[in-house]
Amino acid sequence: MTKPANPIIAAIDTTDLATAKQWSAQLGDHVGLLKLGLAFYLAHGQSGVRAVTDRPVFLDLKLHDIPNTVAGGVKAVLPLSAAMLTLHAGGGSAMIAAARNAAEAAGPARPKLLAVTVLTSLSAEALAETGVADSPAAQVLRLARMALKSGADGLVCSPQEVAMLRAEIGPEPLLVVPGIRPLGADIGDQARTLTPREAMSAGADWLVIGRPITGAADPAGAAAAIAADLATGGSS
Ligand SMILES: O=C(O)c1cc(=O)[nH]c(=O)n1[C@@H]1O[C@H](COP(=O)(O)O)[C@@H](O)[C@H]1O
Repeated sequence: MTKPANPIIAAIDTTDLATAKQWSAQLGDHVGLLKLGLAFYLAHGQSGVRAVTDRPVFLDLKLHDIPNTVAGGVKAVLPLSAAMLTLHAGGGSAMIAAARNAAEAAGPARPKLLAVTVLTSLSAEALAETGVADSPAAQVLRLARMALKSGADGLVCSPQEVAMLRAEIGPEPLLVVPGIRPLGADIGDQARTLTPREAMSAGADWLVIGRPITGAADPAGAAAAIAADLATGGSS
């Protein structure tokens, strides 16, 4: 896949429809894609997505259930013609294969299926609490290989695993990367972070950025500054 001209995905994390519409209008020209996530979707559903933008969105629902249920979920959102749709790699190979099979019904314009590996909010210690004693990087690689073999088009991982993944899985699979923090930005609930430039240099295709943009006094200015920095090879 060719690299996007603007690799920033703005995470529209709000349940307020007016705020989502406002961010969409402000950010549309400064980012490559808008992401609508679980909170917004639970509050406003498909009509809400359509009200926010008429462009294809990244629908971040992180589906995770038995294969039949996930396939039903994928089918249910196909009318939105989303560009990307997430599901948890931890749901296993049969679940991912069922999702891919369901998505195929939309033809070549189907949403790209992105398998979320290890959430960027999990530290090594938090991952160990879930019963995984391996490092986040080892677990990300294990899930990545399984997900790609099962029909995922790409992966969601932290910026700290991007270089390792690129070396292991090659240039083709999409790497969509949250946990992005410009220098000096609040880390918040994220655990495995890097700067926009570090993530792109490591081999990310897309950067998912929420609060550093939407929490800024001037969201459009914040997005434009990150995009300009990436385009000119700055240091943040
Ligand atoms: O699938 C995602 O987009 C995702 C996966 C992950 O491991 N970590 C993660 O933060 N995200 C999403 O990326 C966005 C990050 O937002 P900020 O932390 O505000 O930049 C949120 O919408 C999260 O739901």
